[in-house]
Amino acid sequence: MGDGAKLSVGFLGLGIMGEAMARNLLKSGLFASVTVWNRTLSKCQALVGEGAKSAETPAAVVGSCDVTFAMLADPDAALAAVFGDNGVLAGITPGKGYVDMSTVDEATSTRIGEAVTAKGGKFVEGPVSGSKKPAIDGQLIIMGAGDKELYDLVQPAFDVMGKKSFYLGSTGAAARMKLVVNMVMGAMMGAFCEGMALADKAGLEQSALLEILGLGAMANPMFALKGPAIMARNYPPAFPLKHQQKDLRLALALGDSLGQPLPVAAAANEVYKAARGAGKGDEDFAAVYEATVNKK
Ligand SMILES: NC(=O)C1=CN([C@@H]2O[C@H](COP(=O)(O)OP(=O)(O)OC[C@H]3O[C@@H](n4cnc5c(N)ncnc54)[C@H](OP(=O)(O)O)[C@@H]3O)[C@@H](O)[C@H]2O)C=CC1
Ligand SMILES: O=CCCC(=O)O
Repeated sequence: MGDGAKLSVGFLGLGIMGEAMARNLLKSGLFASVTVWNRTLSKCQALVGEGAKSAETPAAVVGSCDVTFAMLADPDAALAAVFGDNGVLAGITPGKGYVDMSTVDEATSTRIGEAVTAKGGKFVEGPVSGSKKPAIDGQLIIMGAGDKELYDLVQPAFDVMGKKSFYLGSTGAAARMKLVVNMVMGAMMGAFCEGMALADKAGLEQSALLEILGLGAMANPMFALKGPAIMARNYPPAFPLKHQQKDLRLALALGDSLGQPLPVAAAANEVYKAARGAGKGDEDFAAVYEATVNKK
């Protein structure tokens, strides 16, 4: 690995993000091969049709690749892919790289990193900012931490998947940074939805609120992107609400462990929990609006 020959790369997890990211690796032509795996194996078919290989287990992917990337739902999924039967660990041999780009907490990432390195492998965590469209466009923002040699080795892959990557230090730093970023995002979206609900109740046009917000210091792409979906009350998933609530839960646990008060995020988390409880978990996180609307 790293001797100038093209790397063979693997990808575990072909959800909203993973499929687009793996497709960009494949389309780049930079890699000797791209081998994919997904728990629901049928989801590999589209990429296989475009030239990827597929394998039946994470171990088989890792066994046949120099470096394997993963983009999995949550800590349970990330741990299952590594420690489960025929998981990543069963395929790791000295020198192989594993790059987990899922949004998880530091404890999960550390446990995975220690297990991979105990078998002679190298580990990087690489959670991302940016949603479905930036994933398709190769415009993600990648937060990396862990083995610096592996981070440098996979820079071309990060350049294909993202517009900028940051090396933040030892394993755990990127997991923590990603949770802070998504805590801010979740709270912002909660406040925005309350504003949209209040505007409506107060007899104001939500489109006018959007325009006014967009012209001032609070202008941001998220309000501009999600505002129309909220007005239409239609939330096709780009970032599923269940993942945003997971990220708030993990950020609050980080705050707890450090004694950092997070009252705004805690309140936002309750609204996402209510939306999740109302069956909105698989819709886009903008569906948190539905939990802010007073139905009376
Ligand atoms: N969507 C977004 O905008 C963004 C998401 N993220 C993060 O990226 C990760 C993936 O997100 P996204 O693609 O949206 O999620 P999806 O829900 O679309 O995909 C989740 C993936 O995880 C797999 N999975 C779930 N549970 C398990 C398990 N127990 N064992 C093995 N595989 C499992 C799913 O497999 P199967 O198909 O079989 O269900 C699927 O491949 C999450 O951590 C999310 O927080 C980060 C930035 C943006
Ligand atoms: O974790 C998801 C982040 C979504 C985004 O950055 O738009």
